[in-house]
Amino acid sequence: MSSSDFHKGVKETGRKLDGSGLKVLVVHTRWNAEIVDELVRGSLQALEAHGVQRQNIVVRDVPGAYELPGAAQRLIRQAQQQSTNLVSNVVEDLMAAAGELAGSVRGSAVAAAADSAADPIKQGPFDAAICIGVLIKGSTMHFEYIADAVSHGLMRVGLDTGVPTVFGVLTCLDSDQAKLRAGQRVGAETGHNHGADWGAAAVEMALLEI
Ligand SMILES: Nc1c(NC[C@H](O)[C@H](O)[C@H](O)CO)[nH]c(=O)[nH]c1=O
Ligand SMILES: CC(=O)[C@@H](O)COP(=O)(O)O
Repeated sequence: MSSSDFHKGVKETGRKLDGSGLKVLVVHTRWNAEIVDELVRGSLQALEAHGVQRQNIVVRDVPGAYELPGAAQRLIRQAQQQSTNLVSNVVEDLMAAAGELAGSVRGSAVAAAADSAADPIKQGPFDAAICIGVLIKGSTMHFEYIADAVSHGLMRVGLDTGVPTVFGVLTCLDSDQAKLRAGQRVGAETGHNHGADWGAAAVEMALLEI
């Protein structure tokens, strides 16, 4: 593989990816923030280029890559629980509204029930999550242990929650490798922002169906 090859993005799927109805979580680290922020920008641009509405993208930050799996699981579960609560609240509101309607009183209870049901995307569960960080090898084995734990941890989050969880963690031997993969220039070379691939992958996996 030539030195420029690995900077190319993922081949387009060819399928139309309409992300307009999706709710996406982006969790990123504050470690190596200069590079991570570029990766986040690339992911957000890709999500919006595939139709995801900005108000349906939730962005949270954590200290480092080791915190990504726990944070993603916690936030995904919170959204799932919030969604469950919303459904039960709407059912209760509709029952009350039906009662009021039966007493020939229209309006507030029905409208309130309709309103709370009309905003499911903001209240609903996440359709995909992107977890973004940059690990750069130091002089100890710390890098290897974190990289192994985070990659397995994020795989588990996706499988356990059923929410496609994109592995957006660069595991680099030096900062130049990370900068190139965040689309930055190093010397005469300009890299490819892998965040763009992660945003597209999140939409594709959220829409995957039989
Ligand atoms: N060295 C890097 C770290 N280390 C910090 C850990 O991720 C974690 O925050 C700490 O061990 C407390 O639990 N994190 C990165 O994201 N990138 C690094 O290069
Ligand atoms: C990925 C890391 O934790 C690493 O940057 C820490 O550096 P060191 O191994 O020199 O402590």
